[in-house]
Amino acid sequence: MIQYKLIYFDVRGLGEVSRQLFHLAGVEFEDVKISRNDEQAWLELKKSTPFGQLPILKVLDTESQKEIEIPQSSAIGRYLANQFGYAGKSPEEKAMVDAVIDQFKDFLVPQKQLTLAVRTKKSEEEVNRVKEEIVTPAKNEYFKILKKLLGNNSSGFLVGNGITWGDLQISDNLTTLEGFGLFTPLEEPILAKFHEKIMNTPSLKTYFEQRLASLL
Ligand SMILES: N[C@@H](CCC(=O)N[C@@H](CS)C(=O)NCC(=O)O)C(=O)O
Repeated sequence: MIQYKLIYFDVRGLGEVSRQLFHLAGVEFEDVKISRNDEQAWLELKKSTPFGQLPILKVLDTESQKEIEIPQSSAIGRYLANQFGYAGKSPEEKAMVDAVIDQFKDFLVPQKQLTLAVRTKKSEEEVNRVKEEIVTPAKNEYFKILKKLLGNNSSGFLVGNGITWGDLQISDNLTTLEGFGLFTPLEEPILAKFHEKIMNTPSLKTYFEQRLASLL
């Protein structure tokens, strides 16, 4: 038997897509959430993590007692998506799903500046400057790409005709952008329809409904 333990902070961030993959697949896992406010606990744990950061996924084979620890959110997401059948149905689909993830990671670079400005309680003026000058231009290009993918695919998913971890990642990011006031469903009907579709995925609906509002 395989036992999974996902360790991340008590936020959605880079751990959320892996959590969603477990719920989507109906596979049990231990969802360890390290408090963002408990710096001491994190610094202690940090020493024993493979690359010094979270998330990490521990995979234990209970028969052989062999355990592996996987660092890096995309490596974890890709591993779980492959294990559970949400990585794409062919090598070509898998490559396109990876391209979607890479595009998201590119966008994360400017988006992180906004997250940092908010977390470090910069002035409203500074937060708005980062939003307008850094994040919005990058977001416009990113949205163009997403709309092109959705426009070329009648299934309503970004790649192929079934849900993949690429859909989960982009939908989760739209939730984040909506929170920042950078995604307004009424102004982006194509992306809004996609977001709605993923949020209404039957095996994920309960998880989304029960997810703590604090899991920002
Ligand atoms: N490229 C890594 C980035 C991981 C990362 O930045 N983790 C942050 C949390 S989102 C972290 O562990 N911060 C605490 C630290 O670096 O001490 C990934 O995708 O997993």
